[in-house]
Amino acid sequence: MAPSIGLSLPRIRLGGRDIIGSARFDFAAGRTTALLGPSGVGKSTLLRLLAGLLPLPPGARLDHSAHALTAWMGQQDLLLPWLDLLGNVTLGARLRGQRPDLGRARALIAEVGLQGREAARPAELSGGMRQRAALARTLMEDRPVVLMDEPFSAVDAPTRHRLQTLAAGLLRGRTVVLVTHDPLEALRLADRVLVLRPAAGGALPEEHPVPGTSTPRAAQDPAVMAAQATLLERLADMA
Ligand SMILES: Nc1ncnc2c1ncn2[C@@H]1O[C@H](COP(=O)(O)OP(=O)(O)OP(=O)(O)O)[C@@H](O)[C@H]1O
Repeated sequence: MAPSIGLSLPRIRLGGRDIIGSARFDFAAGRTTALLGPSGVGKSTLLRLLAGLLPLPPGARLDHSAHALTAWMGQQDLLLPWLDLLGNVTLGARLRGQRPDLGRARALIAEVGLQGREAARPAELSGGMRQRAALARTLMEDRPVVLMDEPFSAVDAPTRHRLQTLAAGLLRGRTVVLVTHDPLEALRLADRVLVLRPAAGGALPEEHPVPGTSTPRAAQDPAVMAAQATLLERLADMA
């Protein structure tokens, strides 16, 4: 069962600037939340705090002690250059001293469209292929909490669309926080859209409605297109 996550933050200051304001963030169990906001507003900082990759400042409280339940997918693919694709996708199990499930690894590699490239090293793959490999590795971990920082930013538009559809299916039932610059990506995948809005004293969360409950939503759905236009306008106002 996927856990919920709650984070109470005091004002976060970095480099002498107020980045995130004093706020409470709740991420419901088994739901996908997209986190948007202008560049530099503090989205990755918030995600790193949730992941335990940044130490919590005094006065902060994270109601989610289970970092062992968390899979992380960042902007960089973090593939190990000396391992082939299959070795990279099964790295987590190997590091834990477990026998990797090669059947599942091969199936995930096929699902992300990299069948036949199992023996390729990262240097032999394109940026988009490496990002797909990183998605397969993240899903291989089969964790109930998945934190993703612009996971599809490096791939071309058709591949991104396909990976979003794939990810929506494979991430269903997990507690997912997805940082993205792309309002359409947020609206296709997320049960909830949260915008970090710049403010004096640090950015604050702003809820945005999503059309309907079932994901992935169709990009051509008029309700999705209208919500995308609204979100784009809101983000442009903040930039
Ligand atoms: N360790 C640090 N020391 C000082 N400043 C930092 C540190 N980490 C982040 N910052 C600053 O905090 C702000 C928020 O950074 P963050 O990466 O969280 O933004 P973001 O919303 O994810 O941006 P982007 O969309 O461009 O990736 C930026 O102004 C950044 O320069």
